[in-house]
Amino acid sequence: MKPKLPPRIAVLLVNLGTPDEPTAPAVRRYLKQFLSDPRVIEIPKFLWAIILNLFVLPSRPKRVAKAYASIWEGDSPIRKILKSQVEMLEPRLADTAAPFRVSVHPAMSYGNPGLPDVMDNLRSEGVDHFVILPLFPQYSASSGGAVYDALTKWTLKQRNLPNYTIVKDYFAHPLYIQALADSIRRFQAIHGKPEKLMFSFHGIPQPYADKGDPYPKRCKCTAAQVAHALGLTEDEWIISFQSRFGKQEWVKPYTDVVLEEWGKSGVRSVQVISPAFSADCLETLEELAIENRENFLHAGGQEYHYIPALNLDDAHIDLLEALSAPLVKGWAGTLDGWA
Ligand SMILES: C=CC1=C(C)c2cc3[nH]c(cc4nc(cc5[nH]c(cc1n2)c(C)c5CCC(=O)O)C(CCC(=O)O)=C4C)c(C)c3C=C
Ligand SMILES: [Fe+2]
Ligand SMILES: [Fe+2]
Repeated sequence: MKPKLPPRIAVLLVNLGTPDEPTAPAVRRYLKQFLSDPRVIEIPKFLWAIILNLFVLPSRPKRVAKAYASIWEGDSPIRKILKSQVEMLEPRLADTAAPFRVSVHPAMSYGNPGLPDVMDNLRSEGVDHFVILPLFPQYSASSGGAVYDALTKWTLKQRNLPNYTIVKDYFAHPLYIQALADSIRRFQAIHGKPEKLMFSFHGIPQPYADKGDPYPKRCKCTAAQVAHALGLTEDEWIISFQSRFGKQEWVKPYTDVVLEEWGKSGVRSVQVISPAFSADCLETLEELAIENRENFLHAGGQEYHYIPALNLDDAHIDLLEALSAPLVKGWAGTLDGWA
């Protein structure tokens, strides 16, 4: 009999998703999948299907495709960065569970590479142990919750289930706070200190928070810890929320409104960081770095800088390693090698 290969452990880095190309048909496909998820849109299914198909999908993709085209780098930045994060993390984990083989893979909740396809492929290659790390530092039902759902839906179709562990989030992990504080310090060593530092998080609708989504509290905790690490006083920083979609009220204060008020009231210089994004994407490269910059300068502001996401910073990969390595080792401890 041929000796068996040692068991494989796969780590999946999961981000939100993105279209395949910056064209209206590709954006329509992506938005249809994303915005049909009841975790993302909590309007009754039938009513939302009408709004989505009659009002959102006929017009929004064309406009959003243009925005994607303005930031596209041969691929969508969020997918490009995710793949590089995977490449940087894999060698760090390769030897953590010898003789078991450890590999790292990209996956996304919507679009490609989709989480169920990634799980299918790895299962067919013999992977029996998964560590799932959603790259949403602050859990929300609409982001991390959707990853739990995708996994659950996938498991419903399997007879021989694998082992898996999922990391809920890491909004106050010391290495995350330190990585953010260090990236701000590095940025300010080049560009100087602004009058105001803005922590602009992707928002969620206010009713989601009212029903118990812990996301806004987690964002406040992250921002307060980073501000404390930097020794900022209360009037030197603010937390705000961006990326509003639809007509309902979202969590406040709104990033664009604050920037406009600041511009009008004589605030001269602003730096904006967006800690909810583990990779730069449409919401940072276009909405923050271009749109909101114009809003602030137009309202009277003088200097506006966007501080990049943690992306491929070594300190970020250290954090991803610290989050995943103990879980990889944990699985290795439960295996009996070649059996
Ligand atoms: C009700 C709608 C939305 C909720 C709730 C929501 C939560 C949420 N989203 C992210 C992260 C990302 N969102 C991105 C884009 C994006 N988000 C929404 C809507 C909601 N998001 C839309 C419609 C879009 C697409 C662009 C548009 O049409 O305006 C992205 C960028 C993806 C990319 O391709 O670059 C990210 C990342 C989080 C973390 C979150 C909950 C906290
Ligand atoms: Fe979003
Ligand atoms: Fe946006």
